[in-house]
Amino acid sequence: MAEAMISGIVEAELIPAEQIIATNKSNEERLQQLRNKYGIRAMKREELDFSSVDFFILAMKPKDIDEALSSIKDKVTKEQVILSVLAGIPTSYMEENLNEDQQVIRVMPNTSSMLRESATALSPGKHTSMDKVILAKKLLACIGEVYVIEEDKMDIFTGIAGSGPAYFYYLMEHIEKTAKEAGLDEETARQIGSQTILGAAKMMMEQDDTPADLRKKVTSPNGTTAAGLAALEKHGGGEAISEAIKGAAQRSEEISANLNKKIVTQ
Ligand SMILES: NC(=O)C1=CN([C@@H]2O[C@H](COP(=O)(O)OP(=O)(O)OC[C@H]3O[C@@H](n4cnc5c(N)ncnc54)[C@H](O)[C@@H]3O)[C@@H](O)[C@H]2O)C=CC1
Ligand SMILES: O=C(O)[C@@H]1CCC=N1
Repeated sequence: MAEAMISGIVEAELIPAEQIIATNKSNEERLQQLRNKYGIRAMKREELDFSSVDFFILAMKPKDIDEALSSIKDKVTKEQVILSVLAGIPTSYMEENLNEDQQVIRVMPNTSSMLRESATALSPGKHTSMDKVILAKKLLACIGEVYVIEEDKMDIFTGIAGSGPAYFYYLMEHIEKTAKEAGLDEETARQIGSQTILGAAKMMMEQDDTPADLRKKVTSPNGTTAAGLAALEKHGGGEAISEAIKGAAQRSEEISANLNKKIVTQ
């Protein structure tokens, strides 16, 4: 996820690449790759001059949050902002485990950040100034659209947008499989499927019609779409989509609930 964000931020040219610094736990080879590919600076955590940083973006797995927070706690000041993209980690947890009054922002991007097409949510913590929220929003706008949401909506947002790209990739895998069975080659099927998804997404974004209106316009009485939709419904298509979103949102809630019990496993 961190690389997708780096890619989008560098591409946007809002800040010079050399002002972006990446660190990881110990993988020097990975840091070298990031340096070469994006022209950013990348260094071991021990080499980082904390005082030179305005925004820290935490992008480790949720299970590594405690170690990460304790390793930065005594090095960050109140003026600096800690952004976290970790699923299920509430701002209150970061505040409790950092210094009093620390400015924190919970963020949920998705991997389309790579192409500056993320749908990203942010929720500020209780000590975060409006100036910093505006700055964070500007930074995140480099990777796509940004939505400031109430933190209690972050789990459902994660279910829709953070995890969402995977549902479309899964859909595409099935489109390809079915097309292949009917004799189309995979590459052609991928292009046709992707263009169809892109066209439908643009219609929803650029037309005033609701998705239901748009669906009805495709569906001729007793035609092919009606047959396709009937099969989708018969096989639980609509319910499957709802359950996927709810499943991801519940997992996000579960990560939060397990934090205080210290049993985060992801
Ligand atoms: N993959 C995705 O589509 C999305 C992921 N996220 C969140 O992003 C986070 C990372 O996910 P991935 O990129 O998929 O995982 P990943 O395992 O590929 O990357 C995690 C990185 O964090 C590094 N790391 C661990 N502890 C560290 C520390 N204390 N200091 C510096 N670096 C440290 C690891 O070396 C590793 O490079 C997760 O918390 C996830 O919830 C959020 C939105 C979307
Ligand atoms: O699967 C995950 O937990 C992360 C968070 C959202 C997308 N990927």
